[in-house]
Amino acid sequence: MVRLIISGCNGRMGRVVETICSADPEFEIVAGFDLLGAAGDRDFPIYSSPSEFQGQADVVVDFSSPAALDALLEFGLQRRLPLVLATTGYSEQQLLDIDRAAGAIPIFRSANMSLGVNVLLQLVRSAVRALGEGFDLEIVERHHNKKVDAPSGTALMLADAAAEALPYTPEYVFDRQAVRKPRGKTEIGISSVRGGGIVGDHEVIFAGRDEVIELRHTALSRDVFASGAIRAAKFLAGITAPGLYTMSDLISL
Ligand SMILES: NC(=O)C1=CN([C@@H]2O[C@H](COP(=O)(O)OP(=O)(O)OC[C@H]3O[C@@H](n4cnc5c(N)ncnc54)[C@H](O)[C@@H]3O)[C@@H](O)[C@H]2O)C=CC1
Ligand SMILES: O=C(O)C1=N[C@H](C(=O)O)C[C@H](O)C1
Repeated sequence: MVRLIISGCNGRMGRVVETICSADPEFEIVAGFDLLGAAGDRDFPIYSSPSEFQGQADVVVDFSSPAALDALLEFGLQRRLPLVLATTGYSEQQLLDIDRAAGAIPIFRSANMSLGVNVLLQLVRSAVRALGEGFDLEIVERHHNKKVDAPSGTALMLADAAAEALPYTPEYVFDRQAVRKPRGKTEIGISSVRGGGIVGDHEVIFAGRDEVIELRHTALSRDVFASGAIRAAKFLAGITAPGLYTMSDLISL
């Protein structure tokens, strides 16, 4: 039995994690953390701050906000508790804080917990290696109108995967409106679309002079993200070694 805490439990993702885990006999949800505190009729206690939780747990799954990170890391470090961090929009300093904490406790972090996007990352690396430098790389991400961070964490992860495979360090360009000049050869353009209920859509475009290749992942429901995070929670609950774990520790590509 894995005793789980859901951080961000009142949000869109927190509620999907709750639904899936409630039906899984391997999980017991022992608490939720959420800035909003208790909301509606839930089967577990909800705390607005991790420090209020006095019970026992095996792992925390976090889909909340970068603003929750400090308290969450402090909680994990004090309790020696593994953390699955699925939140996006962290600052550079926060990413360093996560790296440092992973020296003491197991932390699993991925901006996208779906199997499909993690396969897409591999495809992007392969395409970059195969196509060489003659193709312009553009990433378009599309999400629902409630998403607050842009570009998406996944778009940045896809750009980083391409950068790893390129023979030069690319420049990420988020805004073409500010400058009037032709596209540079070492750019990776990243564009964000926000509208309606789009769950999550990422398109990587390789535009050559005479041909274009497009690789695309579309999430049809939030279950794909929740299921990946739950799988990560099961994995992490069985791990004692500190470290920063990612989807590549879970799936063989
Ligand atoms: N890694 C992945 O696969 C995925 C990541 N995400 C990310 O997860 C995060 C949450 O997404 P949604 O559930 O759609 O957002 P949401 O806005 O529906 O839910 C966030 C919840 O966190 C709570 N919260 C906000 N600040 C907090 C704080 N300081 N302490 C505790 N709780 C706090 C809010 O009250 C809210 O209930 C976002 O960063 C999103 O980009 C979303 C989907 C998939
Ligand atoms: O906020 C979301 O909804 C999502 N956020 C993640 C991101 O920023 O990449 C992952 C997913 O696409 C949904």
